[in-house]
Amino acid sequence: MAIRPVIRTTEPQNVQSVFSLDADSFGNRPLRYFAFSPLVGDGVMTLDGARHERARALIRPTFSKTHIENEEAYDLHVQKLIKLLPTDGSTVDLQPLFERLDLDSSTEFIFGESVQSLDEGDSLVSSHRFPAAFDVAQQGMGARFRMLPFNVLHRDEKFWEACSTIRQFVAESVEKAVARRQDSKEKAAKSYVLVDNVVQETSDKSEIQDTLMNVFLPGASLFLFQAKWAKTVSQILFANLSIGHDTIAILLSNIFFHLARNPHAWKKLRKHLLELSEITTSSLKRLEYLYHVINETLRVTPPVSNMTRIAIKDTTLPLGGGPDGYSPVFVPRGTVVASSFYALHHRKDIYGDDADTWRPERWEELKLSTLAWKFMPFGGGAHVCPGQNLAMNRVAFTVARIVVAFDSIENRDPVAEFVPLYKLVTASQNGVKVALHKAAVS
Ligand code: HEM
Repeated sequence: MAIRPVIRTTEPQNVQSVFSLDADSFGNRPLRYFAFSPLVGDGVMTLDGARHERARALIRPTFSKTHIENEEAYDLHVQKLIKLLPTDGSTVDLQPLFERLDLDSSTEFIFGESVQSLDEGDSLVSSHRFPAAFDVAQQGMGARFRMLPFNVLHRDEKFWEACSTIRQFVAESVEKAVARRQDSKEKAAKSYVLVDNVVQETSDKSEIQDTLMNVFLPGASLFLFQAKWAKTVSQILFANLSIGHDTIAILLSNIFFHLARNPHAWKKLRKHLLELSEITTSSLKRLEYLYHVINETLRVTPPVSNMTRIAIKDTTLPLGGGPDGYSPVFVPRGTVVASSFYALHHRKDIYGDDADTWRPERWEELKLSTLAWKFMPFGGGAHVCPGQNLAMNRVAFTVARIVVAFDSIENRDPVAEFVPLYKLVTASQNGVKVALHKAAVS
């Protein structure tokens, strides 16, 4: 299919049409399949329509509430991270530490085996074969994506070797899960590990491998390219792919970025947290201010700041046509429609004149139920993020643990404003350089 120029829109009505009401006219597969299939095959990331529904059904049980609240296992990773935080007031960049936390916990959640990168002290280079190969595979997928529509010319032996190393790792994790399945079905069904649940749903090993990689890939695109803002069509398209484990790291980083610049918010949050008798996922649910902080960060600095679809048949968007832009606009087959969630979240007609300001208190007035298609951190429609609850629980839990452990936070970055780094997700280009001051009592 010929790929036509991009239509960009931040109209909630258009967003709803593309992602939900007219979703059958739009797809992901023509944009993604060639670039990603060597690694992920067929799964939620690369399928549309009925086949996508089947792929979603395979992962649904794992993301259900009971499976994702295994906070004891997650807490072990958080405690490792807290041990790595300096207590002498020296400067630390939290962003790479959150990336390691996310990598460790998501590999455990998806494959049943953590790569334990937080055990490696200050070294960012993991000796584990999985992250190293994944890095090479990501570079290759990035190249194949950017080469659209000439990507069939892509040749890179290292890319294929890396894909095979990763698929070998995934195949081994599937074999181990199949062996564990000899345990009773009931026991495995309680497991919060994705692979253990998927082996209950299908015995097709290649389908299981594809399923796992399709959950891992969305967030795993760590350091692919570092342009300030995506400028080309392929950069905009590629930004589509960063939606899984790195997203949690970016959200955590962005929260601490804002807290470091708003000490009153840290103080207020800490006061509420210290009133809790214990930190658990369910006790945190009652702490409204924590969720105001998280939602405001998702609004002002959404980790997934842009999303695209390609029209797979001729269709229309409800707004954007005619002399005043209020009539429908024709969208020929092959047109890419890009929606900037960042721009949508900064619309003054929706969020007020101070829409660019990080102010958690605004959520005392705002209601999520009235913001459908206006607040899109986790997307919407059939491809809405299945990891949304998992992400919110983990982020709330991690923030709570760190804020309780430290009395105060101090910004150590001379640049006050958020400089976006477009690395598939929108992260802070300058990291999150802070000093954390140890609490006398925690
Ligand atoms: C703060 C954290 C997260 C954010 C902001 C986020 C955001 C998103 C967004 C915007 C989409 C929609 C993509 C589209 O419409 O094509 C998405 C999809 C997806 N996310 Fe998340 N995500 C997060 C965490 C996670 C986690 C923790 C996982 C899994 C462990 C995950 C797995 C996925 C998968 C598999 C999809 C593809 C779903 C499909 O196409 O059917 N996400 N995410």
